[in-house]
Amino acid sequence: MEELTQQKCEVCHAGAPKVTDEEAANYQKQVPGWIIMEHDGVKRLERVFKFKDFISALSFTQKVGRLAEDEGHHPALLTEWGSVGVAWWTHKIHGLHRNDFIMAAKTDEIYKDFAAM
Ligand SMILES: C[C@H](O)[C@H](O)[C@H]1CNC2=NC(N)=NC(=O)C2=N1
Repeated sequence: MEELTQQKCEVCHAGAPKVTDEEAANYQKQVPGWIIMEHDGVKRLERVFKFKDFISALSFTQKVGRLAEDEGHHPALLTEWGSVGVAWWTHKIHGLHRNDFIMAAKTDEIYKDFAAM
């Protein structure tokens, strides 16, 4: 399977297919730090990233926000002192699309610059 970090999000439309359980399990091998949670029947990829302070958390938030704008695919973000909660799902299909796994993998890439801090 191609590396998720090397892929670009496709423009999502209402009829786009959700990932199957098998596809999700396969993609999750590339983003092991993420869990699939269901909220009001909508599956989401979620992960909490830890930071040494608020400024670092804010900087990470900005970078993820820029990524989202570049890809046209946006997360839910909860920025707090020392942590940022990130959730990816595709609003248009009320569930998980390959785009969400691509974005989770690219979010992990951004975190690599902070994890060493
Ligand atoms: C018009 C705009 O591109 C669309 O509404 C995009 C924006 N960002 C998005 N982000 C996410 N996570 N899901 C979407 O369905 C979505 N749609």
